Amino acid sequence: MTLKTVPIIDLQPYFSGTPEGKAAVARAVDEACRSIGFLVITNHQIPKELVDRVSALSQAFFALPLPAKRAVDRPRADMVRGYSAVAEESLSYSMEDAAPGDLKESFSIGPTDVPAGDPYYAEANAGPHFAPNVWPADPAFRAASTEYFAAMSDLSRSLMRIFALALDLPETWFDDKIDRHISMFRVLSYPRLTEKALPGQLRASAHSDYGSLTIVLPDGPGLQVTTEGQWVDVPHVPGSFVVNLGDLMMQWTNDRWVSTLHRVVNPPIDSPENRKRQSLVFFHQPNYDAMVECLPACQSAEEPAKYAPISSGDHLLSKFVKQTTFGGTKLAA
Ligand SMILES: O=C(O)CCC(=O)C(=O)O
Ligand SMILES: [Fe+2]
Repeated sequence: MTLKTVPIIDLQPYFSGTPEGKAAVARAVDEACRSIGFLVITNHQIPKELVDRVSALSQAFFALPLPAKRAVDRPRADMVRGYSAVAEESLSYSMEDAAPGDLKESFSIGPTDVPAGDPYYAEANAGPHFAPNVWPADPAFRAASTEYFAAMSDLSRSLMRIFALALDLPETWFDDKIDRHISMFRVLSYPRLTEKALPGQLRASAHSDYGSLTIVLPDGPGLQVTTEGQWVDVPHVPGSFVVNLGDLMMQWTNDRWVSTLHRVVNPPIDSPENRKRQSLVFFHQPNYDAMVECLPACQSAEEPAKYAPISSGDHLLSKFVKQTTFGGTKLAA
């Protein structure tokens, strides 16, 4: 059965720790992941104070004059770090369909606690995954972003544990595959529209995400997901997070779970909804050397493995290569 709406799932029974509570959350998550690939989570244990602080400092960053933001511009096409200006990226590039640039600007960071001198982080395969971050001058922005990255890493581990239970695996099955994850935290700022968008130009064009899961905190409506060929609104529930699956998790589960197309639509230009919008987006991606092999429990005689094994790092880089084929020097999220 396909869910026609995005379910809201209370994580409290999981965190309370009883076997029944954990099993009930895992069942609800399994249903959401099979049918729509999106869920909204409440009682996620991330302090409101941290979310508010990161949101406010990010708003202050995007309010700076362009040259100050350009001072922390993305260093290289293959390094998703620092600032990207409005219309420099189109998420649909990754879908082999070049579209006008998205109506958003962004600031991105990668892992913040890379130990100096550990060869794991410097190997050829580590590639640009541990590229150094570039930071604006405000030390409070750096501190809050670093704290948020750590909080999202913890929440992602809890979600991956729930995923393990939902897939009938031992609860900690994913733990050693995500303990040196190569995730990205990106703040997206969608300016208020001042002129009509180009044909086909959106705040974020239709795309699916790449990795294991994405945790989104939007500050207003606009996010839509496809289900049964229709675009539906993702409910905007203040204080909650939106979680969606990425392509890597779809592959890991041999398509039992779905990574769904989604987009952010423009508000009507002459309406009170024409406001700027900001979202905090954490793209979770397992360790670069974690092997993604279709899980045996998701295979059967009728449904043998559909994908060859691939490392998480190579899976991510393959998305980047696909994009540069289309002449984009900018990478999608
Ligand atoms: O801003 C949002 O609500 C979602 C953005 C998104 O889907 C993405 O950046 O991958
Ligand atoms: Fe997305």
